Amino acid sequence: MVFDTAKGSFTALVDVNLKVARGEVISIIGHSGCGKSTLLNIVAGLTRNTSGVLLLDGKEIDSPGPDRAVVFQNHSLLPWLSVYGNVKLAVDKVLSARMDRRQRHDWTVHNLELVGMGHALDKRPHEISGGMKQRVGIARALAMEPKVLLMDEPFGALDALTRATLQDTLMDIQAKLGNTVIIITHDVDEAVLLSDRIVMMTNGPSARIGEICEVALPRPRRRLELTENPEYLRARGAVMRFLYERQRHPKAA
Ligand SMILES: Nc1ncnc2c1ncn2[C@@H]1O[C@H](COP(=O)(O)OP(=O)(O)OP(=O)(O)O)[C@@H](O)[C@H]1O
Repeated sequence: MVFDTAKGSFTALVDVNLKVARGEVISIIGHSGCGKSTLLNIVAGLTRNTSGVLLLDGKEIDSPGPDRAVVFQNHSLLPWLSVYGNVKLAVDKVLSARMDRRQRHDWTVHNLELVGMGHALDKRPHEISGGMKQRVGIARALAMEPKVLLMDEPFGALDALTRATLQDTLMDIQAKLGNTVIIITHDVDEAVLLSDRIVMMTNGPSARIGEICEVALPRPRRRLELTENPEYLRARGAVMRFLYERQRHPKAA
């Protein structure tokens, strides 16, 4: 991925080669500015890659589509619509051909219940907490039945306790639905807890995939049981060493 900038061309990513299996949870971790969001935006079709190719189920993807839903760090809910309205809008847009009005209503409510927001259907975004807004964003993404759920630091703006609850919600939903998830995070524990594999990016410019760490922990994963689990500690140590030894922050280096 090369960007044209006022100061000339800027190579953000090189040689990114990654296969994600259906139902796999992948996290992407790396220091600030290494190109995580750029990579996710390319997969989402929001940024057009300057070379290389992306395949989803064997078909090339080069523009946004309902097969890839994105959850951003700062919720992107429409403030004038209710919780219900925000999800319904997406459901109407994507599923009208397949579902009648009643089914779309039921599907909207179902997805909000799935994330624990069934009690707040009529609330507006300003009336609910940050964690609740992220829940609605996740419901909206899930309701579109994407092949891949793309999450750009979805819990980054939340306090630690709310973040933990939402991580658990995501794991429960993923266990139920088998979603394929690509999640960007800065949080090593979050990466180990959630992922089947952790993709570690080298520092930019010209960032690439430095290492990939497999997390061989059985599911369901319970955070309290993991704190002294040898595999948890191994994976955590591997990511920490990558980030703070081999890829020290550019400023520190
Ligand atoms: N549209 C653009 N034009 C020029 N350069 C860009 C553009 N978008 C991103 N970049 C550059 O590409 C690099 C990667 O940016 P990106 O936002 O993907 O990093 P990141 O790893 O997601 O960072 P953070 O963790 O801080 O969110 C940065 O140096 C950034 O300045």
